[in-house]
Amino acid sequence: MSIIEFRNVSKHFGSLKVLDEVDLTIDRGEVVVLIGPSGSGKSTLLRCINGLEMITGGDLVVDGLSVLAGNARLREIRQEAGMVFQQFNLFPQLTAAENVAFGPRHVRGVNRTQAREQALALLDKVGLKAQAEQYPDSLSGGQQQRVAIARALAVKPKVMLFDEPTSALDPELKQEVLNVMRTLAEEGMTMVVVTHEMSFARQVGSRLIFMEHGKIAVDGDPRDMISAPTNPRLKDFLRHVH
Ligand SMILES: Nc1ncnc2c1ncn2[C@@H]1O[C@H](COP(=O)(O)OP(=O)(O)OP(=O)(O)O)[C@@H](O)[C@H]1O
Repeated sequence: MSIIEFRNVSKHFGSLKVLDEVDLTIDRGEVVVLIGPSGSGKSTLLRCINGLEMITGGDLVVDGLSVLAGNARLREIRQEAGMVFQQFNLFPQLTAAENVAFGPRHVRGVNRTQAREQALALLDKVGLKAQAEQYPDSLSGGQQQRVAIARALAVKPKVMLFDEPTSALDPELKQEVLNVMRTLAEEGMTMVVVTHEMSFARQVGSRLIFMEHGKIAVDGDPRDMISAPTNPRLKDFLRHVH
C-alpha cells in the first residue's frame, strides 16, 4: 500500500524549475535511495515530503493527506515524516536525552517522565545510553547524528527522510550511522534517503532512483542499477561516486 504519492509534481524557485512533473509512488516499508548530480532536485524532493518546501504544481499525498500550502493539517503531516539532516541540527543547550524528549513533550504533549523514559529507550536503541546526559558539543559527529535519528524517531513518524546523513562525517564514523539506518530498515520503517553511499544503496535499499534535472531518470532495483547500469549518465555518475 502506498504511503507517499507524487502526482505530476512540480516545484519552482522563482523561474527555476527544480522538480519537473514528477510521478512517484512509494509503498510502506520501502527503502528508497535517491542519487543524482548536484542540483538535480534530490533534497527538494525530500523536503517537499514533509512540507519544508511547498510544491508549486501537481499533488503530493503523504499517508492520505495532501501536502499543500494552507492545509490546516500540515503540522500533522510534518509529524508523519521525521527528517535527519546532514548537519545534525541538535539543540546545543539541551542534553542528548532532552533533545530526544523535546518533540514528544512539546509537539505530542507527552508528560516529562514518560518522554524521558522513551528518550532513554531510543538512545539505547541507537547505542547511546551512556551518553544520555551529555551535551551535543561533547559528542562525536557520528554520535550527534545518532541522537538526531533518535530525536526524529521520538515523535513516531511513519516515514523517515534522510538528507545526506553521513556526508559531514569522517569515514570511520559513517558506519555507525549507516548501521542504525540499516536496523531501522530491517524493522520495516519506510525510508527515503539521499546519499552517496553506494554500498548502503546496494545492501539496504529496496529501490534506487537516479534524478536528473528535476526528473526521475531511472527507477529500479539498486543491485541491477549499480552493477549493470544501462543509462549512460547513470553509468557516468556511478564512476564518480565509487
Ligand atoms: N530555497 C531555494 N531557493 C532557490 N533555489 C533553491 C532553493 N533550494 C534549492 N534551490 C535550487 O534548486 C536546485 C535543486 O537543489 P537541490 O538541493 O534539491 O538539489 P540536490 O540534487 O539535492 O543537490 P545537492 O546534491 O548539491 O545537494 C539547485 O539549483 C538549487 O540551487
